[in-house]
Amino acid sequence: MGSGMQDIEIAFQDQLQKNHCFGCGADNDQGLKIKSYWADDGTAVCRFTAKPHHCAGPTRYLNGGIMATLLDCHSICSAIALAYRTEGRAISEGESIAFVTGSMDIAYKQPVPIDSPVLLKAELESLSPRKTRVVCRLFSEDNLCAQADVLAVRVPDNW
Ligand SMILES: CCCCCCCC(=O)SCCNC(=O)CCNC(=O)[C@H](O)C(C)(C)COP(=O)(O)OP(=O)(O)OC[C@H]1O[C@@H](n2cnc3c(N)ncnc32)[C@H](O)[C@@H]1OP(=O)(O)O
Repeated sequence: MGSGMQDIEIAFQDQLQKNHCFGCGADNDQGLKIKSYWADDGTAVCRFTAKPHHCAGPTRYLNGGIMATLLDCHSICSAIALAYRTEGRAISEGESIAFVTGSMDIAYKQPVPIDSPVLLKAELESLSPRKTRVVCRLFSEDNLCAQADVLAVRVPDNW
């Protein structure tokens, strides 16, 4: 982020219209409501603090499905943000851009303590106008705990 008032950041999700997604929808009151932002190095980042009921079998660890949702939603929202940026538009300015998850491969490398915030870091590569590859890493206390390889596919905005 550069300097200046115009750079005050608004999360990608708070710029998207009518999104009821469980993981990333600002319009889903029972959802996780993740918030994603550009980082200085061109990656997109998201910080999330779990609630106790997001646990795995042992209550001290984060549930793997919740981790998958975090990785998925942060990746797809970041792919959408990249597409707007590539087209030189602010998010939701003009014709809306939608992407969905075509595929996602996850490696769960270490259990995630539920009581520490997690950091998600997404690296994006536009493969074609319709396809974006996202490598998204989930860290807890600087430890790489999971990694996802996501194919985001552009769909019509009425998907
Ligand atoms: C607003 C924020 C929303 C956030 C959402 C959060 C993430 C989500 O939960 S989305 C919900 C989960 N995802 C879904 O339900 C998707 C269901 N699948 C679909 O709708 C379709 O299969 C869809 C859209 C992925 C692709 O359909 P279609 O448009 O017919 O694809 P098609 O033209 O065959 O493929 C487009 C390209 O993607 C590739 N592709 C599509 N699916 C895959 C896949 N699973 N694996 C690899 N490549 C794929 C194709 O090979 C093709 O590549 P190329 O252009 O190089 O030939």
